[in-house]
Amino acid sequence: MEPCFRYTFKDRLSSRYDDEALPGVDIFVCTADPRLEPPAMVISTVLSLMAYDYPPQKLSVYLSDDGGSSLTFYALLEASRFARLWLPFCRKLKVEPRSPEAYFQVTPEPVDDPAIANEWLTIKKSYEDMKSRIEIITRLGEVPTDIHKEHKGFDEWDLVSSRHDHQTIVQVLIDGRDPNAIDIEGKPLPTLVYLAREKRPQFHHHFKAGALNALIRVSSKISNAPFVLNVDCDMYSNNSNTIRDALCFLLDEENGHDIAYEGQLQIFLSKHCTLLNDRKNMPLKLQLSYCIYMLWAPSSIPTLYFVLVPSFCLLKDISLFPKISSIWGVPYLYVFFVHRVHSLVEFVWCGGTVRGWLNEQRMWMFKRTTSYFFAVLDYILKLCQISESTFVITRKVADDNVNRRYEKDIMDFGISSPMFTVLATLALFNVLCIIAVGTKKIVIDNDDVMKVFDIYGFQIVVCCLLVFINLPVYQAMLFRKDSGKIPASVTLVAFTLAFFASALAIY
Ligand SMILES: O=c1ccn([C@@H]2O[C@H](COP(=O)(O)OP(=O)(O)O[C@H]3O[C@H](CO)[C@@H](O)[C@H](O)[C@H]3O)[C@@H](O)[C@H]2O)c(=O)[nH]1
Ligand SMILES: [Mn+2]
Repeated sequence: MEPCFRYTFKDRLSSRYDDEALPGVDIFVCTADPRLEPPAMVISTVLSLMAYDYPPQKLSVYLSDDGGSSLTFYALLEASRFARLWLPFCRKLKVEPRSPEAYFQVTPEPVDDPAIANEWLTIKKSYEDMKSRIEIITRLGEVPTDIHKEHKGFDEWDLVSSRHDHQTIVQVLIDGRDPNAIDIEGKPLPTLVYLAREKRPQFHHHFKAGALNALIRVSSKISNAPFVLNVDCDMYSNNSNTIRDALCFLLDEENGHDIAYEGQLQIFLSKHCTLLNDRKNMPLKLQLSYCIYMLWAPSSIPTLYFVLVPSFCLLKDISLFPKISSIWGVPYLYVFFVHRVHSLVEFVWCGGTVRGWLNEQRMWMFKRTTSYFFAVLDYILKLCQISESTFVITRKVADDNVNRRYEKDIMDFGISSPMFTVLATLALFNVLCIIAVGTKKIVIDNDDVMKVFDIYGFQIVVCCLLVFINLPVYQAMLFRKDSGKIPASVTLVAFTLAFFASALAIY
């Protein structure tokens, strides 16, 4: 692979387009549940987007709330007020990143200039006060009446029967066209809109895709910008220049029209497969590049094969690969070795570490044997109309211990999940296999070590590699005491399953 590096010239963008000539940008933020996605976190994301280095009169931020929660609306109302302080502060101190939560977590108090230090502390305090007000009210679970009176928007919730059954709620909290919508320095503020789209139990809401459709419709009536940026509520902007960077590509007169969007795609196992459909609209090369996403989930099957079958056959005395001493072993060795070395070199070349690469290999395997495998099962169940796919929103709050472990590259398990049961069972099965084979062949049958290795060498290597890859899993099952370890109940089930599987193979 030949990586291709592109650089932007933002100064040229500014000299070609003055503030008035720059195109509008509508930013869509999606949130869906005030318990799993705390409103205080959501508005830090919103504030980081409002603070993009881009003319505010050209910027509109829309928050879609699928939780239809007055708590989230309240938090956004607080954010609309705090933005009046935060935006000038970001400009003045060239703040990065512009999510107040992230910024105050990583930046120490400036000490050089007492006036700046003072301002810094005032803003920090005002942020923390706002955050704690939001957290208190979120914990309370409802907006107190005195706050209710502060904005007519809260009246909308008098008509809401549940989050699955309510009218559309659109509230423009900051109207960019309003001359009074200014920050404390008198500069205009970006438009800020709250949206809880209409939901009725008899109509499917189509999760985030449904939310995006509603956002497109609502924004087209308010700002109707030619460019749209979508972020999840936990994905704050970590670079205030991103919009200008992206526009350097999208406004490029030669290639700009060929770029539709940038970012991450999800097309798992979809019936909208680019190879089967859309064949006419897409060049073959592009279809093939998208295909990799569709192969993610099915790739779990061959991976599971490699994780299970060589070890099983080893227990059953079935040799799968050529003998080590045979010339036919060379292609196997070559493919495996060159492929991995290539990946390692590329990883290190792009600035990674060997340890980082190893972890990446681990995650590569863990994802394939668990989440991708479950995706395949889910798809099959859906095909057979046994179950409907659902979407479980991921929890965005992590406690300090989890964060600390993350910083140290320690894997976190902690909960009982069927994924961890699969992971632990496979890991234990491989280690039991090594022990059983060693005991049986060397100790009981008293076979010649060299001969055993010659016949089963490749299988033994695969098995040992799997044990090596699984080291963090054994550690999490047996040696860890922290809250990120694999729960004892999971270990017990996994051990029973692995034990029966290997016993089955032996007898
Ligand atoms: O009914 C819903 C469900 C989810 N969301 C939002 O969708 C986003 C993604 O949900 P999350 O639970 O965080 O899923 P992830 O697996 O972390 O998200 C990845 O996968 C999603 C779907 O495959 C993509 O949409 C995301 O961009 C991508 O980060 C979040 O902002 C949610 O608030 C909604 O707006 N409405
Ligand atoms: Mn997410």
